[in-house]
Amino acid sequence: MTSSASPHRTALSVNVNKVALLRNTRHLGIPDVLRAAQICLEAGAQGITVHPRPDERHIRAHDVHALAALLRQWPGREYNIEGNPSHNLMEFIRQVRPQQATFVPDSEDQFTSDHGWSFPQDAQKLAPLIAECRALGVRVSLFMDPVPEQMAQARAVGADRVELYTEPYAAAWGTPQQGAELERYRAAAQAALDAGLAVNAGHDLNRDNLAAFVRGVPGVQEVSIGHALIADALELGYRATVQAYLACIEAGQAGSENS
Ligand SMILES: CC(=O)[C@@H](O)[C@H](O)COP(=O)(O)O
Ligand SMILES: NCC(=O)COP(=O)(O)O
Repeated sequence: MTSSASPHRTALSVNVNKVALLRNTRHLGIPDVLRAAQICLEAGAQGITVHPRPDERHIRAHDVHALAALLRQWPGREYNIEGNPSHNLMEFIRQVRPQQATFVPDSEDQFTSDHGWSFPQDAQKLAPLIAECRALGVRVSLFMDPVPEQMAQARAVGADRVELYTEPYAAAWGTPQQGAELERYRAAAQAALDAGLAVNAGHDLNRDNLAAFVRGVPGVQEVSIGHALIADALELGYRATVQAYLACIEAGQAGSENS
């Protein structure tokens, strides 16, 4: 059976890793991660994402807690903490209980995330960790490559959502492969919806490729965007940048509603 996406708005969760990366090159506390998150929320972002890597190259433990305190002042906005639950993620989840934990299969020194979980290989280790998060009231999203056959297995292991890893889509943007790549994500998202999962997406989404993604991929509940958005903010400022990304989502959503 093919289920169709229910009407929804795609939420924008701003990943502030790269604000912390710049801050960490001095001992002055600037740029301020909390201030960045606060302005992004004021500008309309529906959530904040962090990926506190074990080497603390950008987000540090104190950031995770300070952002949790900030998000508590913004009811209805979402805190999404990403990471490998076999490394440092679960301690943060137990202490902070964010709205969402995104499990990512990165190594401790991963340059950046570049692949999703694989089933059935990863099922046994993930199942109890997903169950623990859900018992804590934390939704779990699994970072996944856009492979339709994997989606039912992600659901079977207990996940609420999948986050489709969008770097291949972003890399194909503007090339002859663009349409075929978008079709891979469309099929994976539809398989996820059919399996009873909600769909998130992220990695290298930007102001050029975002609207077409939201338009072409059914049921995207949330996009988490960091690298390109913070780079844009260096030129435009956080507020104008968040508003520009929200406009891209709006444009994509309008296109999908009309099609
Ligand atoms: C999980 C994911 O998609 C990544 O994009 C990640 O959050 C980015 O990490 P870095 O900012 O360390 O590259
Ligand atoms: N989950 C993806 C994310 O948070 C941000 O990825 P990127 O925009 O920094 O590539």
